[in-house]
Amino acid sequence: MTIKCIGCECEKIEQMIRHSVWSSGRQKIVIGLSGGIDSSLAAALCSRAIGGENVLGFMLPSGVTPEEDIQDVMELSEKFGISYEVVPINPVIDAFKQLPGYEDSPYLTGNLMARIRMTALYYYANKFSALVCGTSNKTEYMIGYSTKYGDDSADIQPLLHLYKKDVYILSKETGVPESIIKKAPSAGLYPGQSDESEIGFSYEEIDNALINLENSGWTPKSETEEKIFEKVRNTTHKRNAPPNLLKQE
Ligand SMILES: Nc1ncnc2c1ncn2[C@@H]1O[C@H](COP(=O)(O)OP(=O)(O)OC[C@H]2O[C@@H]([n+]3cccc(C(=O)O)c3)[C@H](O)[C@@H]2O)[C@@H](O)[C@H]1O
Ligand SMILES: Nc1ncnc2c1ncn2[C@@H]1O[C@H](COP(=O)(O)OP(=O)(O)OP(=O)(O)O)[C@@H](O)[C@H]1O
Ligand SMILES: [Mg+2]
Repeated sequence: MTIKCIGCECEKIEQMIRHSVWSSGRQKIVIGLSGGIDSSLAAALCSRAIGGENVLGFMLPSGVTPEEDIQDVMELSEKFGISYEVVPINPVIDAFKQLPGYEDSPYLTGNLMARIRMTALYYYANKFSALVCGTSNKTEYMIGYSTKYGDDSADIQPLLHLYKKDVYILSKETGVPESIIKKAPSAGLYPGQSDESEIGFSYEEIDNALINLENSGWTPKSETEEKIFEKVRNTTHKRNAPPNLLKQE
């Protein structure tokens, strides 16, 4: 999708958020705030849609969360009138370390952290009669760069149709603080993690490859497109319901 009118795009997303909350019979939204651009834009749009006082932001730091990210969450929340809380998840991670056979690798503990955060957000949604807002964008959704049943799980996904480049455009439009916009995207699951180094391509390369692939009916025309297409194929299971026989009953 190409954004033709930035203001209209924001309004369209805000309407979807308002409608989802209204039709759920709930009044509030719970969102995980990492200090990164995706959650900041999603929170800003939620605040514009239903009022900051109805948006409950949770910064859920682990031992590897940089202090600047907490500062950025505070700045964002104050700017958009979002109520926020900082709830460390270390005690929960430590409890999991008691599991027999626990192996503390960045990959295993990283995915565990993402699922602990999801569980905490659903706990707060139950408690405050709210919906959980997801922050996934089309770029990470298509290449499966997320933890299954972790950060990919939510009740509403206002950014799912936006490529990462569009996330930047709307973030500038809505007034997401500059320190957040300038930061290198990171899943923050282990020290020094960077999305672009882990994936092996810049977001610009991934967006371009995905757009070309969609336009060409998923026929790769370069080595980059070949590799991105492989990521899309290998993560199909993340975008579909689990294999089942329901339709054959
Ligand atoms: N064909 C198949 N059909 C059905 N299910 C299949 C499957 N293949 C794997 N699975 C299941 O999926 C699991 C693997 O998926 P998953 O657990 O997600 O793990 P995986 O995709 O291997 O790792 C997640 C990646 O996303 C990154 N991440 C995570 C969270 C946030 C962000 C961020 O940008 O902020 C990035 C993280 O750094 C890591 O590189 C397997 O253990 C298995 O349970
Ligand atoms: N420390 C954290 N506290 C609360 N939620 C978190 C935390 N870390 C990650 N999350 C949740 O997981 C989501 C996925 O992380 P991801 O890194 O893809 O997005 P982001 O941090 O918002 O943006 P960026 O791409 O700039 O890093 C976040 O948007 C947020 O909702
Ligand atoms: Mg991040």
